[in-house]
Amino acid sequence: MPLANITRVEKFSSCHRLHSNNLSDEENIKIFGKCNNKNGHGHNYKVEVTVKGLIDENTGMVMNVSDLKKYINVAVMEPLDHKNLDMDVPYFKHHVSTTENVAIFIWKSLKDVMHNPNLLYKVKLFETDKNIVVYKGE
Ligand SMILES: Nc1nc2c(c(=O)[nH]1)N=C([C@H](O)[C@H](O)COP(=O)(O)OP(=O)(O)OP(=O)(O)O)CN2
Ligand SMILES: [Zn+2]
Repeated sequence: MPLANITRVEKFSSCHRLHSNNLSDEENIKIFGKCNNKNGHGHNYKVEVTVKGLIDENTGMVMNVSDLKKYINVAVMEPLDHKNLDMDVPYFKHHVSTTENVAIFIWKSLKDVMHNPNLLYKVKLFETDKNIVVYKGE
């Protein structure tokens, strides 16, 4: 049976502040600069979620896109859209809300909700048009 990838794209808006509790205020400002602004700033994120698997002979699908859409709604949109990442999402109480860590959060959340988590292949997260992170669970 042939293998194929399917990618579903969604967009969400969140605000955050890059700040590490493990660093002094001076170190935070030095490392994160304007992104350490104490009142935060916002992004219109775009996420591409890719699943990879065998095309089922009977359905012609790797995964029903309707199911993938539901997984992304639960794992990404509900926890992150129109949220303050640092204040509203418990994971970011202990992880700096960089694009790298947001991508890992999305990966873990999807793994938790998918019926066949082994199909998850790649999370590609655009913080801006210019700042892009790929996470594949490694
Ligand atoms: N490794 C990382 N570095 C930075 C991250 C990150 O998530 N991982 N994030 C930021 C900030 O969140 C910041 O908001 C990035 O915005 P900015 O630099 O303004 O974005 P652009 O590069 O798209 O805008 P320019 O105006 O072109 O600079 C910083 N670093
Ligand atoms: Zn930012």
